[in-house]
Amino acid sequence: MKQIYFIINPKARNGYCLNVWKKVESKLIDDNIPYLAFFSEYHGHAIKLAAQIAKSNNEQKVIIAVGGDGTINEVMNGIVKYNNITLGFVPGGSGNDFSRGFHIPTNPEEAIEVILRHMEIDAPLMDIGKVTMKDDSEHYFINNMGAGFDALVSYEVNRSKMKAWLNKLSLGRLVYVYFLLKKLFSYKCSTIDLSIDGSRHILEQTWFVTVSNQPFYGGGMKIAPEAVPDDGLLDITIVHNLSRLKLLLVFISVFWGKHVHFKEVKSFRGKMVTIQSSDSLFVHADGEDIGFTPLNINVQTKTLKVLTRV
Ligand SMILES: Nc1ncnc2c1ncn2[C@@H]1O[C@H](COP(=O)(O)OP(=O)(O)OP(=O)(O)O)[C@@H](O)[C@H]1O
Repeated sequence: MKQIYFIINPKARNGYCLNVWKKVESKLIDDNIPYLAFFSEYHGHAIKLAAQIAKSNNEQKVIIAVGGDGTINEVMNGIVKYNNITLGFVPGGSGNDFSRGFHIPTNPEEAIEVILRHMEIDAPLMDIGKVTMKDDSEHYFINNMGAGFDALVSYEVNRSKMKAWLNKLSLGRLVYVYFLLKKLFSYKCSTIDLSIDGSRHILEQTWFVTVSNQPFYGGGMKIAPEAVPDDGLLDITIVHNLSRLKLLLVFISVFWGKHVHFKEVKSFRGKMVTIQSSDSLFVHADGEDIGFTPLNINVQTKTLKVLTRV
């Protein structure tokens, strides 16, 4: 049996993740399953923990992230250079788009059961996206990345104190709506110069560009309804040339994936994307702030072993 490691974010969903971990832990104890558990102590710590586990020896291991999309993003960034790791996820965060996109149950006991059941069979290889910034630093994403208005909203949310108390009331997602409305009336749209597999698209008055590996985004919005995480392609969505009020209409329709029918929403597919913009835009990867445009994105086809039901 492969050695199982858990990396738990005790702060995910304002500490609720620890309750999730307790449920997982008691299942492991009941079933006599040996494991090692590590807790992330600060932002970025899970990257280091995951890399240390991966490089300690060449044996095949399973690392299971327990937290939200930020936690899985960190663990994935820690293991991406090693080929002896299979990645698993128990949802314990407020967003959990990874579990939606990779068909992992939201219930932690069910999630761990699926993971344990799939552990001894060869996990399927999934695509991931690699973002290369202007200073050549690299960041990987498994769900999506975005530049523009959505990344600004995510930047504000990540720094807000309001998120903690809304999470306590299980209303964590409202904080996104709050900052969306707050920034909506002051945001200045930009001209985007986008290159997708060598084809150039100049898009004026752009609100945001997202590049997706799987359909879900921002805690359940179906931003890229057709995205498939192992097809070797990234799905690109651009929202541009529309009024602030119509943006709200598009925002509501995203929950059902119906935004793609608006003429102001453009969809593309590709393997290599370059984003340049008239203004420097905020950028996120899986909801984590990573810097500003310009940047390049490449799909890394079937790169990561993931315990999933996809
Ligand atoms: N011990 C810690 N103290 C503070 N922050 C931490 C700690 N461990 C991890 N983090 C950070 O917590 C952030 C949020 O993690 P994660 O996304 O998993 O949880 P979340 O509550 O679901 O948040 P989100 O709503 O962004 O999905 C990440 O940026 C991560 O780096």
